[in-house]
Amino acid sequence: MYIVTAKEMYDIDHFAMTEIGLDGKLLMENAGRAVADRVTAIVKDTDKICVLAGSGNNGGDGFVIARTLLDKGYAVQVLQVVANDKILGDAYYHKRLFERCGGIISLFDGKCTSMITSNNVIIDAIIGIGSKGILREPLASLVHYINREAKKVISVDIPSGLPADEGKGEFISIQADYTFVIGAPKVSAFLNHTSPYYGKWEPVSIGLPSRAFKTNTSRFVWGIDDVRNSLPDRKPDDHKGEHGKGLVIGGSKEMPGALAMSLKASLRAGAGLITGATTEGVIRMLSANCIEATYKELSETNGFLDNRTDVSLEGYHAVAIGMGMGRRTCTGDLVRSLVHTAECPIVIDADGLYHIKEDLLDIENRRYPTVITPHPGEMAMLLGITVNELLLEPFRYSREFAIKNNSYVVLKGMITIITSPEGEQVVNMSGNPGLAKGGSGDVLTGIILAMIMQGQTIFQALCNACYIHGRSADELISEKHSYHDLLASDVIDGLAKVFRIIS
Ligand SMILES: NC(=O)C1=CN([C@@H]2O[C@H](COP(=O)(O)OP(=O)(O)OC[C@H]3O[C@@H](n4cnc5c(N)ncnc54)[C@H](OP(=O)(O)O)[C@@H]3O)[C@@H](O)[C@H]2O)[C@@H](O)CC1
Ligand SMILES: Nc1ncnc2c1ncn2[C@@H]1O[C@H](COP(=O)(O)OP(=O)(O)O)[C@@H](O)[C@H]1O
Ligand SMILES: [K+]
Repeated sequence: MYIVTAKEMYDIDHFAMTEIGLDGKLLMENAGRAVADRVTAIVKDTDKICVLAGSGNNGGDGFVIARTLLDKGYAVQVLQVVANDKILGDAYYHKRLFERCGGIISLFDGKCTSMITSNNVIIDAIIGIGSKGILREPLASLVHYINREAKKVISVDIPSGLPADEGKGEFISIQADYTFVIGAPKVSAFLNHTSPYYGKWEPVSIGLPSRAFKTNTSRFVWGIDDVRNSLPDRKPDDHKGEHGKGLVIGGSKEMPGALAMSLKASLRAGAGLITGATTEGVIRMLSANCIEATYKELSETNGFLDNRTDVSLEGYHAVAIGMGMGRRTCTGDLVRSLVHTAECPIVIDADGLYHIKEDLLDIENRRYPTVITPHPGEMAMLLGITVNELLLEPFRYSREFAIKNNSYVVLKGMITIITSPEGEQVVNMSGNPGLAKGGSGDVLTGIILAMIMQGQTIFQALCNACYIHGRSADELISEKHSYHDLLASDVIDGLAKVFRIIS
């Protein structure tokens, strides 16, 4: 499933019409019919439906929806929210078809009308991706009224007034219960501050060719089919060396468990051999608990790793660093020296990110892949901006950082955005609020480390790891756990089921 900006969607429409020859009226017919089909699945036969139609093509979709529902026998009427002379082109054509089929159109008189309250379903086709700036009057008041009074609101393509793109914090928008997005979801469906306005959303297909999407966008949602297509099988004659020897560096006297989570998760996710490199005290605590891992003792100052041991990375296929190591200066020296010398992929997480903040040039200059896995607080710290600024434009900030610093960025959150150094972006939607707990990120880092060593591309490895991590939490919630009680260690146990589902 592709994710588009408003401009990309217009380019895709344009491509479909000019390069392929699809007619705009036909696309509008397809859009309206596809939405009407979905609407019939969520309304009752006895529901009274009011379609609000605006001036652009979104309003045009509204006329097709109204005609299709009328033909199916629903009690439906249209409230046209703009003057007659504003309905032009393809939208006018479909308005005429609706009228000729016996459809009734009322004109919005600027007052908040009883049609909003006397119908139990409102279909919002006021404005789509053509929305510019903040909604003007009288539509702004109408939208406030709908949000207050309407019983069930179904938006067409996007809740009216909501920006399609990132970077816009001020708007007046319909609060939808459902949104049927046309062709592909828009970027705002994936942002913390705009996604709630969509209610439940799903895409409807209107016959736009996949070539049109491939040519015009490089952003998409990673799904189970993508995992199945890219995750290498384990062969009958495999030996452990073929699944990678990974090193996990982290832990301190204050946070020993973080390392344990990463080690266990990495082993459960298929790593061949995993070594935990940490302080003597942490090894003592973990070794009986995580017996499949091997351990390497590093030097320490008062229970925190320092840079006095000469850590050899020879023979390791990938390294993960940072979890539970704390923010002491002596530990930072260790991180920076390993980032500088590691001749293999390195995954930097948690406090490791804090230590590299001032040395991003070292990351940029690395000849081997670098992966950073920040949550929004860590990403904002690396960028020197606030979390609010970041979350307003997470796609842009991730992309700029990844390209500038020649690194893979896994920006974690309710949805996770994975960006390659070339700027390709994928969204992972698996996972749930049960993961909003200490340790979830350490588990993800362990899975990432394992995936990187399994023979996929680094980008595929990151996408697969995020999907599998979130899916484990989703499976656990659907079975025996709740958002409240789910623990990071449960997510490790849940991997067994996810791998069975995938294979
Ligand atoms: N082939 C295709 O293209 C297909 C497109 N499809 C559909 O078309 C939709 C995009 O259509 P679109 O480009 O016509 O824009 P749309 O969202 O209807 O709004 C434009 C109108 O809004 C108005 N307006 C804007 N800002 C405003 C404000 N702040 N406050 C008040 N009014 C404001 C603006 O008025 P103006 O400012 O010009 O006076 C203009 O008249 C898309 O979301 C999808 O549903 C599908 O049918 C599939 C095929
Ligand atoms: N509400 C949520 N929905 C989906 N995934 C979530 C949610 N909250 C957190 N996660 C996931 O849980 C993990 C948390 O990582 P992080 O914040 O680094 O945790 P920690 O540092 O405590 O280990 C990330 O993979 C994130 O995407
Ligand atoms: K709309």
